[in-house]
Amino acid sequence: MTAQQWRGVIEEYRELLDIPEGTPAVTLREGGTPLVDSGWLSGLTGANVWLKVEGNNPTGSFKDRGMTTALSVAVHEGAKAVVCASTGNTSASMAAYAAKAGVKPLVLVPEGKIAAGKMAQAIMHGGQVIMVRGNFDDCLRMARELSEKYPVALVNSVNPYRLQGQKTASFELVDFLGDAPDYHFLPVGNAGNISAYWMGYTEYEKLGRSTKRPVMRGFQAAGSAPLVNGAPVENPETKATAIRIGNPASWDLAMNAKNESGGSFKAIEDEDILAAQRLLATKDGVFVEPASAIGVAGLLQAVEAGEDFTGKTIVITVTGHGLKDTATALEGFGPLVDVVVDADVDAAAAAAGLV
Ligand SMILES: Cc1ncc(COP(=O)(O)O)c(C=O)c1O
Ligand SMILES: N[C@@H](CCOP(=O)(O)O)C(=O)O
Repeated sequence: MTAQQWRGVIEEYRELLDIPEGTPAVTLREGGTPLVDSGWLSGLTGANVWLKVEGNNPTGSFKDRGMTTALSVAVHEGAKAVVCASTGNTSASMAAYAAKAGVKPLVLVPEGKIAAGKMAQAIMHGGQVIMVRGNFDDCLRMARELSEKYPVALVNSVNPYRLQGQKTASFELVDFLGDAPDYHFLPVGNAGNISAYWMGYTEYEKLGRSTKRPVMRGFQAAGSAPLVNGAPVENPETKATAIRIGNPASWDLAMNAKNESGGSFKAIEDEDILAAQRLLATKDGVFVEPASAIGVAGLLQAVEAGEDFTGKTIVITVTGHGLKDTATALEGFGPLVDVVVDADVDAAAAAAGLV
């Protein structure tokens, strides 16, 4: 199938989506993202390890799957403006789909905590960006209240149509693999995505399109790990700004996914997240933003702890593109990207260690 033939998640899966009948799709042809085999992780674990590369979506993250459904329904129901709280990706996605639909995007973000690439996306797509002296959880509270008091539709993942779109990632990977994987590893922030995956797996199993559901393993940054701690975190901190969230909106749904699947939530230190980000980039050729590498860090941690995955199938969702946050990616490099030589081939060869 060529990219042109992929119609976006609404038209590809419409009969499986709980959205009002006949809703016209506001689409940028999201979804249909690659499942890339990871040779080194498969070698290391003895499992078949696949990366679901969600950075290949139109705005560079998985949010587009849910934004097509949320925006389509909002516009169908007459919305002229949409609002979200965001750590970056939701705002980038919402602004793009709002531009496509011709409605006004209003974005609330924690001041100084959004990666530059994501901010550029929101601004370029015409988003009205409001910086809040507070964290994501404060922004979400404000976005909820705005949508209650003013004529603006809330499109964070508390909007049920977001999860409808996002569950299609499960459908795609089961369609590709022929069955559900044994394990699914992914980052958890506001907890909509793990909830959506679980919904998708559950529905596909009921329809007889898979024989099982995976064990769901969710990962949070150590400084922002409410689901691991079992209590909200008042001042969440992490370099993985996408998941700098202290009080996930889909707490109960995510807990249910963990419990029903026999899964877990684990915390990962920032340095291990950033190390996994580099490994993905150098060994798989897949450049993801920091938060997106946490599932790989989680798998490495499990292997180190002696877990045996031999013969299993593991899917790791890598949620967003690395180009969104180049500043964090390059932080640790220093002089490596600083080699300057005269316009002389031998000088370049010497600098490259070829002689
Ligand atoms: C790149 C990235 N990965 C993971 C997540 C976590 O997803 P969720 O909020 O659905 O748990 C987010 C947003 O929170 C994100 O932007
Ligand atoms: N990481 C998210 C946080 C908001 O999540 P949502 O899925 O509830 O919109 C972001 O990119 O803003």
